[in-house]
Amino acid sequence: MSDLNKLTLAEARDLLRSGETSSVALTEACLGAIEGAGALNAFVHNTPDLALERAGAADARLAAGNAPAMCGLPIGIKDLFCTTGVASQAASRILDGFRPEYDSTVSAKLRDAGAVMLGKLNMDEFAMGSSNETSTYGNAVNPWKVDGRALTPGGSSGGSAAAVAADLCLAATGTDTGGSIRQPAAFTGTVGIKPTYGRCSRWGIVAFASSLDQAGPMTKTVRDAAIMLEAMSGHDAKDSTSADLPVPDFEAMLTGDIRGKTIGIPREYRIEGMPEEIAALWDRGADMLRDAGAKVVEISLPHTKYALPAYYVIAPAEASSNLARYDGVRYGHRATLAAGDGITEMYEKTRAEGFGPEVQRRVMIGTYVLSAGFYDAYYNRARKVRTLIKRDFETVFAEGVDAILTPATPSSAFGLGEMANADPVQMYLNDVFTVTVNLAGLPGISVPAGLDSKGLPLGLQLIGQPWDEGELLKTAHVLEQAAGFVAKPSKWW
Ligand SMILES: NC(=O)C[C@H](N)C(=O)O
Repeated sequence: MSDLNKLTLAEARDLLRSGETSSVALTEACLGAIEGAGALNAFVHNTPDLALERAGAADARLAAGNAPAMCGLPIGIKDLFCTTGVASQAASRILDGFRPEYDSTVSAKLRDAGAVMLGKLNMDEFAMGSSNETSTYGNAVNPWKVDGRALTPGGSSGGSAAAVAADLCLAATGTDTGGSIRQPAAFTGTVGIKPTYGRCSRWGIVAFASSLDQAGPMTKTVRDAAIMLEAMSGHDAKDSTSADLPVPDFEAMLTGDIRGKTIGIPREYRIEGMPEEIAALWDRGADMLRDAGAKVVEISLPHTKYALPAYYVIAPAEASSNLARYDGVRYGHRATLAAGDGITEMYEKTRAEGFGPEVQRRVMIGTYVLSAGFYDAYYNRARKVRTLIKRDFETVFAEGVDAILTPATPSSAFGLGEMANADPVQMYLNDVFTVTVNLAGLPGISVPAGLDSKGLPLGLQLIGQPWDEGELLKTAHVLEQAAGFVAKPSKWW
């Protein structure tokens, strides 16, 4: 069978179970696709030998009839996840040469579920960015193109999104601190879910902002997101914020029946300057859910406008503290020193060379907002705003809203280079619809819902109640089926 790399996880799983294909064949198809896609710069560390070895082992398990949930399915792993013996650099020069001696809990869970890792995926440095342009490997490129213009796949999980959209792998892991799964999913016509904070263990994932970071799957369909999220989820004693809750069978919850659900449309998300096409898509999404039997109501989340500023205080504050460990001593890059240089020069030179400009900017902002004279004015105030944002959501959920529908992004994919040199706040504005979800710790999913007038994918976001990923996926599945998004980028790479 040709084009095995184009299958969804669910399709490939069924073919593996019925013996119509093998994991080795699937893996070879993906490795071939990766080899031909250098122009996308999505995979940055390839592990073909390891992949074929694991695929062979998966085939043996399938033949023996004891195959776990994702047995034999080839996937990509974001460079932020530690993977034993395989470069895990967070797309940063400072982690040059770092090969962990352990797997992150999520990558270990996926391996235990039988998934086959093809290699590591490009991203923004330390997950800081919305375009992939802060990566030390150079940016990944969106497989979608208009008028010959190279577009961003979004960020920070842009390599994951590009790889899934271009069928280089069946699915990939991402992480989302302020939108890093959902925005690239929206820009590439793929599905991305950020689970409730605490659903997936953060252990072994390079930390950016620990109170916001969450891992999640990036897939071709909502069904695949359900399959992969289940494999990634679960309590982990090594992460004190990981929730000790049962993980439901998410796929079994995709019943297609959302009759009687209440969907909220938050007034405050109708921001000034929202492109007409995005507003129209949002309205169409609401109609689709209404037609499926849901009740659609307007709601208010009054503190929404403070979310971006609060995020861009809290995330850099936590980053400045997390990134203090990269000091040139323990692992990774160390600058070459001049005669007479002492420990201070070693730190300064190493960090100046090892971190890119966006990471340095955030470390400086973070250090500033945490400093004695400014702590109350910035960091403490942002934390209070965060509580108010969380309460906004709690209030509407208590009033009977089951899920909230919003656009995923304020635009479709933009051109590479278009925003990189502009005022950094322009780039931060990409996160306007996504950061509230991280600040409140809620699950959110982006579903491909249509094309804009340029022919580029647009996503709609559904936000759910905490620990309610099953119901959220059910609603997202209905939206996906109603939107009927089947477009694929035409191959130019
Ligand atoms: N990490 C993320 O979720 C991306 C967000 N745009 C940021 O730069 O912080």
